[in-house]
Amino acid sequence: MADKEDPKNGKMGKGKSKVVCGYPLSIFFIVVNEFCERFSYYGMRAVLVLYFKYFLRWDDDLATSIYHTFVALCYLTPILGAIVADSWLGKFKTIIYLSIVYAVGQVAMAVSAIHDITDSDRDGTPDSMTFHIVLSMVGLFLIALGTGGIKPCVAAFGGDQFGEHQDRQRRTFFSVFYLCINGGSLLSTIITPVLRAQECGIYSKQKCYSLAFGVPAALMVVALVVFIIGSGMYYKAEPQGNIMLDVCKCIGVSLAYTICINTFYITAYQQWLKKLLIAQIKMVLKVLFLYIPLPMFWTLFDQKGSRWTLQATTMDGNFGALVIQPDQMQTVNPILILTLVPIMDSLIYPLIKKCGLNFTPLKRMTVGMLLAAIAFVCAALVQIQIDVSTKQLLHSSPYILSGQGFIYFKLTIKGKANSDTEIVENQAITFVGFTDYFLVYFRFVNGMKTAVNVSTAAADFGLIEPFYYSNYSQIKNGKATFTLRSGSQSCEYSTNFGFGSSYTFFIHSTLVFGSNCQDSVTAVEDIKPNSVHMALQIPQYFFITAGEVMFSVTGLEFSYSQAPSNMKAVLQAGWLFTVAIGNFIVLIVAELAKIPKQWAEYVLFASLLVAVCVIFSIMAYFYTYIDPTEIEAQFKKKINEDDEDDKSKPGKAEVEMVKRDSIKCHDEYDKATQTKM
Ligand SMILES: CC(C)C[C@H](NC(=O)[C@@H](N)Cc1ccccc1)C(=O)O
Repeated sequence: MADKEDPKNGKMGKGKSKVVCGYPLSIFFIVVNEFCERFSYYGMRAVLVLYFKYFLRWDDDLATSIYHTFVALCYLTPILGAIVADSWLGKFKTIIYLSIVYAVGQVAMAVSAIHDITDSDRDGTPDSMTFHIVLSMVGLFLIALGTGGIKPCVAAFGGDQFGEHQDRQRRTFFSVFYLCINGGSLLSTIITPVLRAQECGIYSKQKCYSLAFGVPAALMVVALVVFIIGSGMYYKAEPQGNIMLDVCKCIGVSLAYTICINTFYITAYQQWLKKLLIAQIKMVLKVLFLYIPLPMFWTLFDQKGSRWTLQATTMDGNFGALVIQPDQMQTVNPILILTLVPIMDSLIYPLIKKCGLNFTPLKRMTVGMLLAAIAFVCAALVQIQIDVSTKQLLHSSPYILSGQGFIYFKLTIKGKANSDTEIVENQAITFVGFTDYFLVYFRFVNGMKTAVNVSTAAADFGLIEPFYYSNYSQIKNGKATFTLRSGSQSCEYSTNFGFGSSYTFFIHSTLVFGSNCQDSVTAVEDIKPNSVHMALQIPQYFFITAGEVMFSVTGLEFSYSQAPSNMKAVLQAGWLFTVAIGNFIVLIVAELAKIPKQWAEYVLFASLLVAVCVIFSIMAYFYTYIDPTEIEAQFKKKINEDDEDDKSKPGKAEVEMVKRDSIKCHDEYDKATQTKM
């Protein structure tokens, strides 16, 4: 496809877009669209599990399964979007239509989270949960269809805006595109949890999930509007037909041959297919073959959201002025992306080039895999640190308490208190999965002959009978002041709760109300506070993100540049399919390999990726980079020459006629096969 750039002033790019600093202006609308769309997607995803758990009242297992199924679906639907774009609607129309589907899905999610809709008795809880569940599932399905469907099209459509000789600009575009993904996701993962924490409602005030879903819905509408505004400037490649469908057509025509077409036309059609189609199929298959080992990278990469977040729940998130939630650690990834992509593009890669090294895309991807493996080794080292500190805790843990002369007490400790814990009958604290990192557990044992009431400024924990103990209660970590009261007399006891800690407070029989009761209460650590700091996770985040920059940003561009013109979106979908497979591997390995030691599981994943990386580097060594546009042009030229040389073969016009006839023939073939059925 010829570039429409004006050779004199260079003001026009491909399509009708103006050129600014060597870049078509049209890509501005595409990157803004991507920013808003990723804000919408990641913003909604950030609060989804909590919506399942606290609004729809699902248990952890159901919430987690539906969440992962949704994410996997989002990376499977790109295939659908790509086929529609490449073979039928074209990328532009596919993006518009599927964005509408996407926005409708987001709105459905926002509406499904309005509790007042079905709260006829106005008690603050929805009366018909079925309505909310059905609407949210429909919403999620539409979102998966929309976000996945447009994903391969937007990236490929952006790439289409560049001319044949704008390789450098196109590479920069893919980097900027990636920056926008991460800028949008970073902002939304910070903002939507804040929106969710607000209280809203008409009849009763509840956590505002409708706002947390409503803002991403609005951003999706903005994404669509921005994309439409740029409409007049885009270069819109016509859908050229999808190779897969063409191959099927080819078989169909061969079968229909006996019914409706003469030998001359079939021979010409086969000539056309043999040369152009088979060359294109070869290009695609070569790249797809190379993709086989890639899911392993995503298997490690996507554990940031699961294993690494769980690891963070056993760590200390106190950063002085800032207290970080375990799931907030994930924002380190987009923050590092925003820093590392410009550094790599403007410093590291040019420096490597200056040293005379040819750092090809496949070499970059190999290094990216190795960096991800290093990240998992770091995660294993951090895990060993955590395990050592937990071991110390188990040895020093007060399983049997005496000493006060009046009570014997036994505790069974099974997990960290900063996790979503279950207090079972034998007073064990059992780990279930984290919900609120800021909450810690405590209870009081009353050694006095009178009943004692325990309260704080915010809550009353009730009356504890003489020589009895209270149930565990939750309180925010940090400093807490308890008021102990007996009749009209009271005193205050202050203490500090570290992250993940749990305490039993023994009220001495010698306590005198009205005086300082600080010395008359003994605090015993049931569970020690987390002692390994969350900052220790930063190296693993650094390596996985550096790996992502080398692997994912490069892979995105590689998938575009190595695809034949009629398979750009399909190869993008193939690339995203590796993400879906990677996610399935996480689910399978988590189920099958029940490795008791978490650090050993991290080492296993790192070793697997190194092994896969060796295989990939061998495959990459034998891969020859191609320029599909040049091959296609040369090939078409050759066909024309052959046709002119050999008068027995059909000319250009005849080939066109063959194509038309083959379509007619398809209809005949369809009719024939339908009547048979
Ligand atoms: C997995 C996708 C192919 C790539 C891309 N994702 C990212 O760029 C992530 N770094 C974004 C992110 C943001 C917040 C928390 C974790 C990850 C995408 O979404 O297109």
